[in-house]
Amino acid sequence: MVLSSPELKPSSHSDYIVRMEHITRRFPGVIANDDVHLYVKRATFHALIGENGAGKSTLLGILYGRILPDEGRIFLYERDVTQELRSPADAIRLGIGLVSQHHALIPALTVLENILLGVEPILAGGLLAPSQALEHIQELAVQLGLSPVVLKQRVEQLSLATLQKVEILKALYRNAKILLLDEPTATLAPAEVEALFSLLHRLVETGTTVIFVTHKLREVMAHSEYITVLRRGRNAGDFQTSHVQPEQLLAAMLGSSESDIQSRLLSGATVSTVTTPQSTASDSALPPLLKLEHISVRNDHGALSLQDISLQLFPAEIVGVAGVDGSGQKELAEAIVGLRDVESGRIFLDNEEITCQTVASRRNRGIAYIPEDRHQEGLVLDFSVAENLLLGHELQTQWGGGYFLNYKVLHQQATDIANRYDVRLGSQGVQAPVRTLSGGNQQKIVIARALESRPCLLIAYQPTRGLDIGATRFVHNALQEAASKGAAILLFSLDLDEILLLAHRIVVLYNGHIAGILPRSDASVERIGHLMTGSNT
Ligand SMILES: Nc1ncnc2c1ncn2[C@@H]1O[C@H](COP(=O)(O)OP(=O)(O)OP(=O)(O)O)[C@@H](O)[C@H]1O
Repeated sequence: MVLSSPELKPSSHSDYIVRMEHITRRFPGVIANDDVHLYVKRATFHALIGENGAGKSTLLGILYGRILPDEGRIFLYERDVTQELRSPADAIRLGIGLVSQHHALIPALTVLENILLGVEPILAGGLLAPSQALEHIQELAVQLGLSPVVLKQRVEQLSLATLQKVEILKALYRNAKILLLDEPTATLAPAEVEALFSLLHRLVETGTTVIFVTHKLREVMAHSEYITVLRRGRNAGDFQTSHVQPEQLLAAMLGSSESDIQSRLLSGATVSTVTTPQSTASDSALPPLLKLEHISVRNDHGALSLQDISLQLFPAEIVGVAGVDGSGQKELAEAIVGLRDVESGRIFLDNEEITCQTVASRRNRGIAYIPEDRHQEGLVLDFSVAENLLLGHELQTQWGGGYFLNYKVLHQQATDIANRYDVRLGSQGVQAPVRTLSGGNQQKIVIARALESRPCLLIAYQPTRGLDIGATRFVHNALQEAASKGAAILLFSLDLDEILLLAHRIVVLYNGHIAGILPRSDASVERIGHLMTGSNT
């Protein structure tokens, strides 16, 4: 059921804990939110969905006081708080907590220190007196399924799944009654996703209101009660989940007619147009492109987190790497691209040893990298879109080469690439700083740069994280096309469906070891799942 205009207008405002009305927010050349509304009922699970760049993060940012609206009013519990909500500190005071995609915890501090940061209880003598606070935090930790031991650990030692819980704990400790989550499951493995949702459901049962942004319709259908769809900065529908079909949501998000979407769904196109991978060069007599011989790698804390890995990758082959987050995936990817030294073992590319080569020389030999953290490793946020597309490839002759860049050619080519990858740009075009792009569009820049360098070997770390359905399909096709032209691809993903869709072979990591290598024909979610958890059946 679409709660279209008449029904949407609440008969009694008291139904709604959050009421955002006529919200408009402009950025140079873009209207991120154009006369948008958001109505959220108390103690419900509310999904906010839409394509990359639709305006979701902006709307959450406004509700969290991080972004000020140009126009519009915000009501919490029927009270107009528009003038009070001018910063995240105001939002916290008003009972709103945010769990963002890029967690905002300080790595070198313990979990407890992070939670108390800014709200430290002070003793008369000026000393911190966390004992009472500690009791309360411990209680919350237990409710969230966090071991009390975690409180004393440093944030940098924790997995992303645990960090999510810590962020939630931090918000609850600050008395958040309205919890905003921006793509909370993007970095979680399937079992962790289920655990997070059952935790959120428990919170909703006890009166917390959850508003979450996601690109995964399956999650929306399984967990939300209400859905607001944005499309290109405007409202595109409000739905009650029990009365809507995924096809209707897709139609609202993409703006196509429902029948068109239906037929695309039926033809399987919305999942992906790629065909199930079967045999590859690994079955033939071709020499391997990448050869890892008994490599062991240390993690950031000096522990051996990857041990004795031997693996071959053949041209035109996509090999998926599955594993619970933190099983050694990051170390493996970084060792191959040269960002991390190997402790022992050797790496060969095309029969030449590259174990000690620099990142740049490996890149020049045709290794491209789509890193996990696009903010830290993938982009220079204050550089323009065009400059970011060029990063690492400054010497390519079509852009002038050498010391002097031909900006006219660069901008032309960057515009062409941005169009092909459907990067949504504002009026500044490719000269806009990358910082001003939506998260999904930033990710498209990282992918475009890697694929446009025509690599012989692509290390793709969660390449579709944060991408909408259309962009995900596009990237899947692009990876398959690159492989069909001869590139070898090592695809790290927490999404087993994605791995099963694309990979010819699947390597499962468990605790820094290879727990198994399965040809696609022998692989299933269950088999991979068993290997991921160390049960070798
Ligand atoms: N600080 C900014 N400066 C300029 N433009 C911005 C800024 N923040 C967002 N925008 C623009 O506003 C639009 C909406 O962006 P927003 O991040 O809200 O989208 P989104 O729906 O969250 O997308 P995604 O799913 O990719 O994260 C985009 O066109 C984006 O480029």
